[in-house]
Amino acid sequence: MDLVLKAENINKHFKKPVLFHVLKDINFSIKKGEFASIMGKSGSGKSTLLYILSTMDTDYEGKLFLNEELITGKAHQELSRIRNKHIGFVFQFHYLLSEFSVLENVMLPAKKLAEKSHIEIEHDAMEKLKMLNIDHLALKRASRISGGEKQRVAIARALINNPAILMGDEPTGNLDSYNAENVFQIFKQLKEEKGLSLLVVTHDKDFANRTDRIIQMEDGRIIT
Ligand SMILES: Nc1ncnc2c1ncn2[C@@H]1O[C@H](COP(=O)(O)OP(=O)(O)OP(=O)(O)O)[C@@H](O)[C@H]1O
Repeated sequence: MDLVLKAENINKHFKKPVLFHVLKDINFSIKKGEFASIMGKSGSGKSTLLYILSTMDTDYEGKLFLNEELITGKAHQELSRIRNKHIGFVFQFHYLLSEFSVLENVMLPAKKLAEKSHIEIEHDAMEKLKMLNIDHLALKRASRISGGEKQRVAIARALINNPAILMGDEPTGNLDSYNAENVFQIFKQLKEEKGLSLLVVTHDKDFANRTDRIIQMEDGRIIT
């Protein structure tokens, strides 16, 4: 079976202000080409889980596998490289560098990876912008484009290194319904046309109902 992501007995405790068992025996996996959403009440542990799955948080018990390789326990530098190469992440807020152009923003993660020449990276970035219908914005400053356009640039940036999985923490949370639908359609297209795996935390029922699977969280556990 082609598993892109697998979580095995993940537990997490916050130690302050008081000891708090925030994630309890989390077990699940995401297959290649699967588009899954995580839903649950505020405080149920969705973001905490996503930050562990995306390797940004390493303070947990249990095992995490990416492309069937054990990720847990890897050194910081290697983890950072694995994350940059294999995991794309889209946040509620776009976190673009406002003084940089759209094109430069999209190129940044590939420059950090340093596997390709400047020309190749520029070409790849233009391809991603074309795919998202925002290539005409390439030379604009990131601060001078609309909110919906910024989120599409953030998606292009998340895709620049051709990750195995794209994760999102409320990626449509800041958008109006038109732009939220646009982001959903982009995700669906990435799954259908590129076989990309997607895992998205969302409060939007309409969004979640149209994904392949809803992972429902309650009080730090997965209940479905
Ligand atoms: N750094 C921290 N220290 C202590 N407790 C924390 C910390 N971060 C989060 N929590 C607590 O852990 C629980 C889970 O938080 P988390 O942000 O994962 O929930 P969530 O389901 O994503 O909520 P929301 O939908 O509101 O974003 C909450 O009770 C929260 O208060």
